[in-house]
Amino acid sequence: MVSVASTDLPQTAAVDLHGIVRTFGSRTVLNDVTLRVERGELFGLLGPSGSGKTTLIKLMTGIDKADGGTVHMLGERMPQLSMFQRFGYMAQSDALYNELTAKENLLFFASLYGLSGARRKERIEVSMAVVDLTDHLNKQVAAYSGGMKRRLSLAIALLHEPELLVLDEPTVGIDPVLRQSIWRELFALREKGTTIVLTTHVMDEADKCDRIALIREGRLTAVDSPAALMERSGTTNIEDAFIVLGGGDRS
Ligand SMILES: Nc1ncnc2c1ncn2[C@@H]1O[C@H](COP(=O)(O)OP(=O)(O)OP(=O)(O)O)[C@@H](O)[C@H]1O
Repeated sequence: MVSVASTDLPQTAAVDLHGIVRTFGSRTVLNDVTLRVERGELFGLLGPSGSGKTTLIKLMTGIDKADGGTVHMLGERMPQLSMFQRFGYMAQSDALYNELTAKENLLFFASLYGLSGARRKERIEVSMAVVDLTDHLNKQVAAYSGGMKRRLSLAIALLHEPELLVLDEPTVGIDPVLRQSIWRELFALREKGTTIVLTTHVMDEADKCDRIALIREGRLTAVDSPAALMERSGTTNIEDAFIVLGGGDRS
C-alpha cells in the first residue's frame, strides 16, 4: 500500500465561502458572496461603512450563521465550536472583561485556548509586547483607553499563535506609530505562514495586503492584488480603483 504524506494532499483553503446570503428582515445584507482565501495570505476586506464587512467576518468565525451558502475554515464546515482554538479573532467591539485586569483577561482566554505553564507565561509576555502594553499588564481594563482596549483585543487574538487570524478593523483608534509596529508584526506573522484576514476602510492599509476584496452593498465587486486592481481600473491608487471597480457587478 502506498502511503500519501499529508504534504502531498491538496491543501484546503484557509477560508472558503460559497454563495453566502445573509438577510436581516427584508434586507439582504450579503448577497451571493463567494470568496477563497489561500493559506498564508494577508487578505483585506475593503468597503465603506455598512457594506457588510463585519457581517461577513462573523459568518466566517461561526459567530453568526448564513441564511444561504456554505462557510469552510481550514477545511472544516462552519460553524463549529471546536474550531475556536484554531483561529484568533479580534472583534470590532472589544470582548473584554472590564472589571478584570489585562492579565486576568489574558489568563481567561489562555485557559480557553488550552495554554498553561511556561508557554502561557511566554505567550502573554510576547503578545503584550507586540501591542506595547507590557507596562499595563496589571491595570484594570476599565482604566484602559479605547485604543488600549483595541490593542489588548489584538494581544488576545495572537495569544495562542493561531494559524489563522481574523481581525475586524484591527488598527482603528490606534496611533500611527503603533499602527506601523502592528503592521510590522502582521508581516512577520505572514512570513511565519500565518493566514491573516482583516477588514479595513483605510486605503493605505488595503495596499499592504497580498489581495483584497472590494465589498459594496453586500456584494464583492472585485478580488485581486492591489497592483492588479489598479491596473484593471487604470488608476494609480486603491481609492480610485475602488471608485472605478466598486460600482461594477451591481444589480
Ligand atoms: N443584527 C443585525 N440586524 C439588522 N441589521 C444588521 C445587523 N447586523 C448588521 N446589520 C446591517 O447590515 C449592514 C452591514 O453591516 P456591517 O456591520 O456588516 O457593515 P460594515 O461594512 O462592517 O460597516 P462598518 O465599517 O461601519 O463596521 C448594515 O446596514 C447594518 O445596519
